[in-house]
Amino acid sequence: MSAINKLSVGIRKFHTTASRLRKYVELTAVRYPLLKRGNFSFLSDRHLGFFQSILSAHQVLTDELNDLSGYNVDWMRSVRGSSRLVLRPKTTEEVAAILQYCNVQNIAICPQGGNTGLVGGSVPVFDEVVLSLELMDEVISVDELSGVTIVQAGCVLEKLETVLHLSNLALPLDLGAKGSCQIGGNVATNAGGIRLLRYGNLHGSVLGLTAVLANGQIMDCLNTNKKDNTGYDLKQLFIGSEGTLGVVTQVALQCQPKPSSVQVGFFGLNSFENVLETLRLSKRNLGEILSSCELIDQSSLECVTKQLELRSPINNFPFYMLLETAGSNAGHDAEKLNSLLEILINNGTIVDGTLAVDSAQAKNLWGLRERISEALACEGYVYKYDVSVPIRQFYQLVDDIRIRLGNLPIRCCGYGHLGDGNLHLNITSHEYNPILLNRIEPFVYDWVGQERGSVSAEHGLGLKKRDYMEYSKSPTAIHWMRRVKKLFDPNNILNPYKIFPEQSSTD
Ligand SMILES: O=C(O)CC[C@@H](O)C(=O)O
Ligand SMILES: [Zn+2]
Repeated sequence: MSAINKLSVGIRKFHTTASRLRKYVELTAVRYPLLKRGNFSFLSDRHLGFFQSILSAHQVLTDELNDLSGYNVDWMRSVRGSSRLVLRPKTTEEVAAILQYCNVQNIAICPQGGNTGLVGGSVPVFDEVVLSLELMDEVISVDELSGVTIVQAGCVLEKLETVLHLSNLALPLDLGAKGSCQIGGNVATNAGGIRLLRYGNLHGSVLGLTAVLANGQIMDCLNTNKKDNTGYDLKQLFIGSEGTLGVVTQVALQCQPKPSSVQVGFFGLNSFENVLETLRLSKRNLGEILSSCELIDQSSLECVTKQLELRSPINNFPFYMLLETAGSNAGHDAEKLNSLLEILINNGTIVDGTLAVDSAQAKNLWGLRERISEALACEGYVYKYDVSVPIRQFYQLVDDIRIRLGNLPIRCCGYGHLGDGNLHLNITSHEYNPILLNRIEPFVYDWVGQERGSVSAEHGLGLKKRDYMEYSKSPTAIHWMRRVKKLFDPNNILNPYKIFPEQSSTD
């Protein structure tokens, strides 16, 4: 093993690099010319007067230049709406009063958390009123004994993590955007992240939630029991609904004991067969202390080191893997990892690598993985695919698309949550190029559909992926999803233009 190089740059929060991102932003309605504004009311002085009567001045933002721009543009700076009003309620009751009014007055709403989404789900498309949860950021209760934590939806994930650590608890999810994303947005998008392999997804970790329905009714599903089989589990509908069925205002989470021993290793491998073998043996030998198993290909590592000036301790491998263990007995965990590495190194599966000796090094190694997305956004236009595929075929799609794109001057990166079968395929070109797009799509979606994968593993459908739902859902499933939407939001005021493809006359 080579010794770890001293990595100089720490992890920055997602939003701090926004100024380095390309300046390409135009109104969503211009980018998507076929989109039609729904038949919603326009904002009038009367409407504004109502909102000002129920909220205080700092909760109602209308200054386009100084206040609204950040709420109108997504993190990727590729989707921009033209909302003229941002409402920032502080309580579930205020959310209820807003929705009740909007439903009666036919005003469209775009619920927004930390606005770190990657599919244009959290920004308005036209002039929807933005309902920001950012002032609802309180941690309501933490119970170390049961691990149950109740939190308001606008609480930033990193803040929640810090509070939990004081009680020796840990969140069941973690993601690169944790410095900005909010737990309500995580729940609304069923965010996956880097520890899903260990703790499963939010459908399992969310014990309960409060949601405000489109008509202003407050639906109290704030269950805190681990077991509750009293009929339909309605909260599940809101997890991953992307703000289209209701606005989540409070969440009860099952948290986990904070692991006292964490090990992070970064390894270089010469073939994808060796990557699969490393995953197989890691699962078998590490068992439940395996908390992350991430893949980074050469192109991704080149991008993150170049664009963000990070240093990698090892270079020039076609594949890199980041393995993490999280347990409660440092000696035992180290023994397990070392004996695994001995096998993998002795039989040539892993060629080189490094183990972090402290948390600063672990953080730097994680930066090489977690900041790829940020680095890609510095390169130009990003064609972004977040797919679930059978693990054996994880890298096949990247190979196939490279062959299909031939010698074009592009970067094609494959990385992601290998342990979960979640590939992030990203292709960048200097400028947006529709001819290139036609070479990539629908090829990627057809490929994933044929493998019975998912065209959105963890980022959701939002606006950008809504036309591809049919590659992963049957017509019958889509029909019933539309029925559910109609039932909860008959006037379609909640995040219109998201998730569902535009309805055709035959639907
Ligand atoms: O930008 C992407 O493609 C992935 C973002 C995120 O899900 C990650 O795993 O880093
Ligand atoms: Zn991811």
